[in-house]
Amino acid sequence: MSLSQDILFEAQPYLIANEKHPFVQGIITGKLTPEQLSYYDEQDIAFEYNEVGVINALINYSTNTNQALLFHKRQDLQLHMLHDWLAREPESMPHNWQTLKQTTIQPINQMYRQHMVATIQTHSVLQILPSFAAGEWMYIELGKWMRNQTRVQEQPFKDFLNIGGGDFEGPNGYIQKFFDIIDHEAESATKREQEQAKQTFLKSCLLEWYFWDAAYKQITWNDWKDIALNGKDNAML
Ligand SMILES: Cc1ncc(C[n+]2csc(CCO)c2C)c(N)n1
Repeated sequence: MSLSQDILFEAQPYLIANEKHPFVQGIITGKLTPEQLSYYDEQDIAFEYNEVGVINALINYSTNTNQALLFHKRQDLQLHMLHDWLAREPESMPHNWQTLKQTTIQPINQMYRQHMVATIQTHSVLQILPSFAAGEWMYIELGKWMRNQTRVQEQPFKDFLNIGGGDFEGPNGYIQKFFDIIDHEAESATKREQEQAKQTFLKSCLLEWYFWDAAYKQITWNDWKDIALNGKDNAML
């Protein structure tokens, strides 16, 4: 079994847990509040900016030119997606490059971002790529699953997680290419390095669930502070 097959086998329960999360269910039923949606929007765009740094590292530590070109192409797509995203819904949510840089990164987002950037110091594509590829894989799989669900046809729910196809899915999509790279790099890695790469992928899958959860509950540092300093009920965390 290749490392990517092993990883995907172990990632299945995480996929199912993500499918079951009330935020993901809320996308299907259209039952998310504007506050839950805008928390997600703001935190996620900041999350994707963090990915720009991770993709830069992948370009930097590529082990051959084809890898570097692939990651470079992915980076181009990332920056164009972010550009389009910033241009969307400017009245309801005034976000631009500047306000985005000042956005407070809330607890789970911070944990997930740091989990990803912490891999950069390994200087190893095998360690960095799974941290990033997991989120993309999760969204693509959720998108595929969504296509079999009877879902609300109103915006913004209609197009939420409606990613699939295009550049990401299928034998020539980014996800497959990322798994091919992971398997290629695994060939010259030790068992321990392979295990580390797998655990990094699974940790990202787990943090995907917590990212939905944080948006569903709109968890902020203020909630953390209230609980620690004012003894508020911590059941919500
Ligand atoms: C929590 C969270 N995890 C992963 C991604 C990354 N992501 C998922 S799908 C996709 C490409 C198509 O939009 C990207 C970059 C995200 N945005 N938010």
